[in-house]
Amino acid sequence: MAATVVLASAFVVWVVWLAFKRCRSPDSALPLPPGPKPEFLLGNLRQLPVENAGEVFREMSKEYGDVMYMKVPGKSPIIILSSLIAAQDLLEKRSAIYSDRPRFALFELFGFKTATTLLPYGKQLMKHRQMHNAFLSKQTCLEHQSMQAMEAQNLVRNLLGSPPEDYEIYMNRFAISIITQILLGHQVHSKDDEFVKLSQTVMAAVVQSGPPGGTIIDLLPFLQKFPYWLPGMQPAQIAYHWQPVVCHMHDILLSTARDKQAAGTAVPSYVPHFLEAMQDQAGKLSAEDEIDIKSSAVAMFSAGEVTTWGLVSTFVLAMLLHPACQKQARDELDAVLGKGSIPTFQDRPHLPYLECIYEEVFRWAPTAPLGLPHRVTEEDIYRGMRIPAGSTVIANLSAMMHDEQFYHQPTKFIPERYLPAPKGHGEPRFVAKFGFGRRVCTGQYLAENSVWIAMATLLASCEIDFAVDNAGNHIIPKFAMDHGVTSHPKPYKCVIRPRKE
Ligand code: HEM
Repeated sequence: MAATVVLASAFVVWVVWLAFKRCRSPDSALPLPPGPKPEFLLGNLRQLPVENAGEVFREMSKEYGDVMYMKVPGKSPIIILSSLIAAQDLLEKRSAIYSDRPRFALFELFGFKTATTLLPYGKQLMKHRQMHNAFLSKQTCLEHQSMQAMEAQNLVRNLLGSPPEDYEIYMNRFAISIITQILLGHQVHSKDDEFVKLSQTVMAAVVQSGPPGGTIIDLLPFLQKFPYWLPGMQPAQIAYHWQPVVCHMHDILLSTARDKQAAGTAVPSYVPHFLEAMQDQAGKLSAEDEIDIKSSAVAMFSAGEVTTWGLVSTFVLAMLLHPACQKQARDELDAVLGKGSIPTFQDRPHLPYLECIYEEVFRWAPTAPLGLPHRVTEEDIYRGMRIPAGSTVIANLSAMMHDEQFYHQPTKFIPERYLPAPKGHGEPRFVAKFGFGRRVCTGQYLAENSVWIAMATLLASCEIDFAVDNAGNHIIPKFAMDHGVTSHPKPYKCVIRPRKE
């Protein structure tokens, strides 16, 4: 009898508690954000774009609005933000709950589980970000400027001394050499450099494995436990095959630093610094610290290289397709610096038109069109809509950068748009090129300086011109981007030659 009373009371308490909880969160009755109608069993699976997702989502947002909802059965909801204001409201003003990352099952299989970019929000992420900040803060980046300027001059020398088919190699090398100097004090001198080769191999494998976060393994992570030879498991096969190379990429950063330390040739740089700073009195490094040094360094390497390379290549394409802009920027450089001078970072505030080109290259063809997805850890309400806990939140930077409300003819390359009237349209610089809130890019100051000095040095020293076909006609490339982990111009032909006197 007593037991029945206890059970009945417990039941009543439970019912009351549930009712109380419902009363406390009446918002669960609120509508979800609008989105395309889900299909039976598949949800929105077939509406998720596999190519050029930024533009496809932008088109969809015209119908469903700047906060859009999609759902694939068995997966967390996806919220796509297409306006700067919505992204700032959520990812910045409410960053306490919007700073986690969703799982990237395939990248984990590759061996990137502890890379800064993919870490969940928490202590380990904070540690990585602090480590990055010690070498990449705005202030510390001033110390890297002379190295970046030297790399920009090397870039020009390499481009002028090589056939057009090698241009991309040297733009890539420019980006890698800057990162390896910060990580290890290692300057890239040849095409056969181990870091260049590693980076190219790993990138090719990642691209080959399918759309980032959108492969069958990401959609159905339990498939990781299935044999990889089964039909449809190709992404897992690729990741598994390249796992040792990714592992080597982590190890080589540490072993190179240790070798240099042993030989007394280590120069002040990221990996040697943390190897020393984190070891105990007996010279030992904890397993945890070792993982953090390796994986924060690999994150810098992989996040910093393709993005910077992509932007330099986009700049060259933009100058090729817009010779009048190229000329105007060069005239400005000549007027401010005098012809034949090499620009320095001190010249930057005096080159407003070049600044417009810099802004427009980022906006015109975003290198990270969807940024990196965030994850919201608690249920939230925004503009009367319910954002479920655990949703993946995608900031569609491409849609924001091409928002017709702020940018007229948004897909056109028009650097003047930022100049005040009457010369321009007084359009705003896009402030979220590097993402949002507590997950904002840790390499933004380094990247800004790399891209700017590459642009300024190239314009001051070279002319970027159309290649010609056998009949002597200009080959005019179409503007088109490849969309992989990041976006990169599709291969295009051009000729880079020294400036005419
Ligand atoms: C022009 C080049 C670059 C662009 C456009 C770019 C853009 C971005 C964007 C949009 C994000 C996502 C931010 C978010 O989640 O809201 C990001 C994250 C990140 N970037 Fe960059 N980035 C560039 C260069 C670099 C460089 C040079 C480094 C390092 C040397 C770097 C390291 C990182 C890291 C580690 C993250 C992840 C931060 C985290 O998850 O907390 N990036 N970047």
